Amino acid sequence: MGFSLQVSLPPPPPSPPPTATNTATFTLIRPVTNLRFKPPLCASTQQQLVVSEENELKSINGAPEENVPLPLGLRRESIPRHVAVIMDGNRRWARLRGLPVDSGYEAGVKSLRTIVELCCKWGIPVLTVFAFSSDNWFRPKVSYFFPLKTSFKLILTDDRDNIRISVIGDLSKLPKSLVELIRNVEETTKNNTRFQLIVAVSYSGKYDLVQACQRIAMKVKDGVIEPSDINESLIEQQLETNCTEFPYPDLLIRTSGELRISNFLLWQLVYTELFFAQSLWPDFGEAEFIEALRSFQRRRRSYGG
Ligand SMILES: CC(C)=CCC/C(C)=C/CC/C(C)=C/COP(=O)(O)OP(=O)(O)O
Repeated sequence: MGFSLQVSLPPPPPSPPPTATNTATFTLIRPVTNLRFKPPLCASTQQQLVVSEENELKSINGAPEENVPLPLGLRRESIPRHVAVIMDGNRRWARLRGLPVDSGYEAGVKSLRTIVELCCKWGIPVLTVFAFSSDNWFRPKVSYFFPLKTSFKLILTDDRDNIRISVIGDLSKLPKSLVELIRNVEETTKNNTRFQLIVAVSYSGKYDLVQACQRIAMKVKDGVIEPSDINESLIEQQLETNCTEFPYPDLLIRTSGELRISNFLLWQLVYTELFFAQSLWPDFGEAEFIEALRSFQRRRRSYGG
């Protein structure tokens, strides 16, 4: 399948040669990173860890660009590992300018590219974006599929960027050509480790829980498990966010002043910090992202405790 590669990120820095310290750090931190239910690191929990978040991130991705200083006021040790975004306000942005709706989506994709580049630069390993809610199927399809397909083509990265793209959602409802494009993107980027972009398409939190229940019911029906085996861990494993090592976002950003979750990652947002920005998504850039991260780093997270 032919498509143009539009994003050009700076190449990742070469991995430093292993040192005694690095080796020791790796050995120490693996148990922490392998625990899927370990709460994400934050200001309130980092003191409990044996090693710093900075070292942990290095071992996971080899990614944070150590030579790139973080913006003033941001601390590397509590940079979120997973940020989720509801990119709201694209159509309003276009209407305000008297432009066609597609211009709003095009501008929205540019914002997404900016945020992807910043995540790579600042060492945020996972970003999940809500690109199309399954609740939006009633919207006119003609005005939606064009931007969705174009968006994928625009966001495709040069393989040297080492970015993995995963798609979650009910693809059975999408046109065949879009599904082929998505599968191709996932396949060609699946071994990339620097950063993971998860795109939620035809997705909703309720859909994800229903499909997880169906999978579990099949296991019971096939005699693989007993109903009493069903627990939180098993459910988490069946959710579509199982495609990432960090299924629970640390921070959710929603733009355009709307104060709702709108059926996004319902299970996964259980202890996520929420940030609501006034900007419409196409206006959400570096300054706004820094503000969201600063707000996140000021929070004291309790995880229900
Ligand atoms: C890689 C990929 C597929 C990227 C998608 C990029 C992108 C900007 C998607 C828009 C997602 C969306 C439905 C936003 C809601 O705003 P809205 O459009 O409903 O606008 P409104 O809130 O002003 O009505």
